[in-house]
Amino acid sequence: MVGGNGGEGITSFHSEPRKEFGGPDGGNGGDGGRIILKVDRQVKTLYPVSSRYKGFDGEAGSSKNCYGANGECLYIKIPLGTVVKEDGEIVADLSEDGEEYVAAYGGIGGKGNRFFLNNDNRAPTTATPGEPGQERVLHLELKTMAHAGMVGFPNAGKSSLLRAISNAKPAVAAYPFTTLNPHVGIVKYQDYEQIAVADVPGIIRGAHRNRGLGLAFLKHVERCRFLLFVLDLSVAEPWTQFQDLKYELEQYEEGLSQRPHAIIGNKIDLPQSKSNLKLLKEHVEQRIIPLSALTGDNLEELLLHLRELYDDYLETEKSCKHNPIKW
Ligand SMILES: Nc1nc2c(ncn2[C@@H]2O[C@H](COP(=O)(O)OP(=O)(O)OP(=O)(O)O)[C@@H](O)[C@H]2O)c(=O)[nH]1
Ligand SMILES: [Mg+2]
Repeated sequence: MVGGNGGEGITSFHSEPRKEFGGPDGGNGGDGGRIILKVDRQVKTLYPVSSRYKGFDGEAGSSKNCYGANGECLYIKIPLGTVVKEDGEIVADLSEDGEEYVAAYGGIGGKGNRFFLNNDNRAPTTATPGEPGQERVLHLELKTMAHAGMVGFPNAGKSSLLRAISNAKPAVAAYPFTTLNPHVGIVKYQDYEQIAVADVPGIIRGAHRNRGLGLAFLKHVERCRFLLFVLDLSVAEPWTQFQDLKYELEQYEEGLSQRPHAIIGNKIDLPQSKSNLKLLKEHVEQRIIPLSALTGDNLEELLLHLRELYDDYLETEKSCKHNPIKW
């Protein structure tokens, strides 16, 4: 990243036949524009970010003490959760929408003749050139929370499921909001591939308006590449859970509920669950994976599907790398 150069102050040196334009009254050059990294929630990857940027230069000053215009700021949109490193050190961790970080300052504009005007020198012939913009090499990384994020109402069995499929040991209890902070567990496959799954606090209606653990929870979901909707099949009309969860995600961020996902019907071991599953299938057209985090029933189907989601994600990443969007 190179900030814009400062504009030139103007010189009073004017050889014939050039028209005098500076004289003792030349204005300062404008400062070079800054390059600013700005978090935009709509931006999901770092691929659109180019490898080199040059800020806008400031304009030269002109006669009649007219200052040159400052170079405009160059904004680079980056995704939420971008970490900026310089020489291996973290210099910024951008986790708020709209947050800004100055990646390079522009050079200071040169001083025009007017600047050097004083009682002893009524017709200064001095002016200084603009300074070059700041030059920095920054490394941008997207801090992903986990590959998969579990989304479900409190008590749906998210933590139990994470315990069942990974090495993580989050607390499990028969009351809502047992989980207050996200836990990330690693699911290991025989070919040594590892998938990170996050168990995030339970969502409730109105979460997008910050009810319950609301926004803090939704922020975690946003940092996951794909989602696992965990529904409690032992509760009547489980499809309303799915609708409500999707609604909350969508209210928080348009398109969030459309991320690649799997739908899990948990607690299939309980008496009402089988009939509820049948009804759920009538209301939701997508594939549903019924299982029991408690007894371990049908966990294999989930593990296979999780792997498919992960492999698809890797494919998409690869194709994005080959076709980066140029700004
Ligand atoms: N019968 C049965 N009970 C389950 C199953 N999965 C979880 N439970 C029980 O449901 C209750 C809630 O489980 P948790 O894993 O703590 O639920 P959670 O979704 O993490 O809840 P929060 O952290 O509050 O959002 C516990 O009493 C679990 O033992 C299951 O498959 N079958
Ligand atoms: Mg929990």
